[in-house]
Amino acid sequence: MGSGRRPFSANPSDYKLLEEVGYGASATVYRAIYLPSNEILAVKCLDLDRCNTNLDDIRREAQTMSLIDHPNVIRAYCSFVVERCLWVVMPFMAEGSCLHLIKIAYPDGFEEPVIASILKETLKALQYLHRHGHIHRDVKAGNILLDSNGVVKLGDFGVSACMFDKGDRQRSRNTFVGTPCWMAPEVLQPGSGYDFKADIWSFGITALELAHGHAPFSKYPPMKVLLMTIQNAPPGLDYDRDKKFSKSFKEVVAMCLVKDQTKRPTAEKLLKHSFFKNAKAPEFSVKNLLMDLPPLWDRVKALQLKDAAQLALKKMPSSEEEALSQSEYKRGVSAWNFDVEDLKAQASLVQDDDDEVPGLGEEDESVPPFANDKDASGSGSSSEIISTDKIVMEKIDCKATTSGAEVLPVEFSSVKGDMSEIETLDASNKEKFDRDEKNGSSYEPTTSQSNKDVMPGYLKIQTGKSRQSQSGPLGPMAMLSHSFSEKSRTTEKYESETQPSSEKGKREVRKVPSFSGPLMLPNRASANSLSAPIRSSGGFRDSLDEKTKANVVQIKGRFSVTSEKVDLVKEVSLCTVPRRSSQGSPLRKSASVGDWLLDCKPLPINQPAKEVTNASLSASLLMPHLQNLFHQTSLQQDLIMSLLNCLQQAEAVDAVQSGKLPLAPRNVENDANAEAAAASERERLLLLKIMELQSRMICLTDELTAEKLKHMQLRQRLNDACSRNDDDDDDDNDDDDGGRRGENDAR
Ligand SMILES: Nc1ncnc2c1ncn2[C@@H]1O[C@H](COP(=O)(O)OP(=O)(O)OP(=O)(O)O)[C@@H](O)[C@H]1O
Repeated sequence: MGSGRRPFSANPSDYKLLEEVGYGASATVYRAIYLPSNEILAVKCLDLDRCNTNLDDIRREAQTMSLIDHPNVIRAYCSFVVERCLWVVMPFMAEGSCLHLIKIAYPDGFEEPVIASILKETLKALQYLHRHGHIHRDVKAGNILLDSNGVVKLGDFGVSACMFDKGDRQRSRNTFVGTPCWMAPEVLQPGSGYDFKADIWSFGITALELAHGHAPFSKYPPMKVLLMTIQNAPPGLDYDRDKKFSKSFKEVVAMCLVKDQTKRPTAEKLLKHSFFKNAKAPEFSVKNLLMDLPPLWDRVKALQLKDAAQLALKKMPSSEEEALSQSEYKRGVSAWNFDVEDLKAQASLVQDDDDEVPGLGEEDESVPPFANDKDASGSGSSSEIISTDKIVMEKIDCKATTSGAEVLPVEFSSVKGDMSEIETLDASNKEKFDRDEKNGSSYEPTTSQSNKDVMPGYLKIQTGKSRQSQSGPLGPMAMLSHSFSEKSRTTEKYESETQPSSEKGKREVRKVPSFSGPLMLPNRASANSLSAPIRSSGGFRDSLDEKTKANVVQIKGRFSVTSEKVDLVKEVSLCTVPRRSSQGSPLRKSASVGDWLLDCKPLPINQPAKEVTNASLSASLLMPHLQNLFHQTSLQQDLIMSLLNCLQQAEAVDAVQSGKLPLAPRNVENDANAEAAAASERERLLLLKIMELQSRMICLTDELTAEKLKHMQLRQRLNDACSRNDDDDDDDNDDDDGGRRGENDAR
């Protein structure tokens, strides 16, 4: 690659986008030609509409990314805004990500020498980033990129990292949807705070991903993964199939996957381990992997087709499964404030899904899934499998103690809004960055270090003055705005030259954010497919309408971040619970509302006053019924709450009786199986009952809303009619007055 710090233009027409070589949750990556020098590059097109509103963060991180100067970290040559997208120009990594490679040719993972080489390079990247006070936060095989010479670089740093956990979490309360496979327990735990050691955990998980071809727990639904990460013993290389791996590799993994973050080694320390000391240079080991493979874009296309085929084959869920999934989803929305105790209690309500989770983990996982970890926090006992593919976490107070502490002076209300100017980078800071790196030891990562501390005064943000889609060059970076039509022209031109129209259509379809959800795919090798966000097996996301999609302000790798305003419960009720007319709704009948609802047909505009009076009578009759409906709904809510409480208590008792408390020895588990099965069956029935009640409640709420609307319409019409009546009376009086006046005149 070696383009050094040569400036690249910020003019999109200088770039010709070629094939699509990757896509993530928020971005599509293209191979591209930089026309002025005919150089091959990668252009990552980040959809700003799907990012959170804080453009400052994106820009600052894009700048940081441009300052990166390490052979194992992808740096941005420049970035600029093209209509609704941020284009990030980077070196092209011709072999794509390790995940690509695994999926296309090594479904069971790589050989140990290859793993050692890849991990060593990744570790060097982490050492560099941590030294400069950055947490990558998304270390995984999908973000380890390879070029045809075997060079390994850690990608997806910066622009994407900033979208997660920046700013004031309390203020910008977001909802995350995603899979936590790579996430450290402390990241998943409420309020515990995390630092760069979270990357070391993810690094350990990535080691297992490279060794097995998939991350631990990747076949489980995200909610389950979250629980397992928190409750179970950490995964490792402990099974028969792992016999082929050396003791030192196992040791490295075990060192990284320690739940207590303070006991995890730094990247620097890990690099001194014999496993890495003896690792071969990637030019030798990794290069062998790449022989006889088709070009990256053909691989990506093949993977897309495979994903699409698997999606098409995925069986539609039964209505029961769908209801359960919806219930899980709603419960997640309403109650997942990262309250782990609550989480455990809730998870215990959900039955195992044998179809989804075949057997215990030896074949797939590195720890017995139901073995509780001794140092797991909390005392919940549930290891039941949660039958939904989604995880929704209202992450309110997750503190990133290193880089997430900075609160921007001003937050942008919308990416759609104006953009602030950013001053040119302070060259002295850049020098500092470089100097630190050369000195090597000048920076020791500490948990209290913030980005602000590390890179003071990089940029000055002027929020008062704004400029639509336009900002000046940024030192090595340049962020300019261009009409998206230019980008379209460039892309389309190429497409029309090279691709049949059906291809373009396919691309359009695939760009729907939730197209290929890893856990939706039946094939484990497809899990985490191209880092796309998760979709529900219950088709939840499928059924979200355009409005919902518009509400998804950010889908980022493991997370979809939706704005707080999204009323997910409502979305569920509107989109996924089959809507029935108030007349024909069996749910309505069973909800004991009776048949009191009036058949309020819309009234014609010029309704005679008499009919309007009848309608107004109906409206006045409606009020008590509405109150009744309210009452019914709240009663049912109470009922559901008490049922949930009962279940939680029963679960706690069961846990104690069956010895599934976290500190209980692992072998007690088998003895308790029969008892647990009975309890599980009882819970399943109760859960179904709750499900039914919740569905009824949703219907009732819908009906109530509809009735309220009708009531308002009736009142409006009544008012109109009344005012019309008054006008008529006035006219009559005027006529009478005129007549009388005429008579008087005649007299
Ligand atoms: N410089 C590059 N050269 C070649 N391929 C790349 C490059 N950068 C990214 N890719 C490919 O594109 C995919 C998506 O890129 P990236 O991970 O940056 O997007 P994202 O939206 O941030 O994804 P994620 O969902 O993982 O966060 C990568 O997994 C990789 O396969």
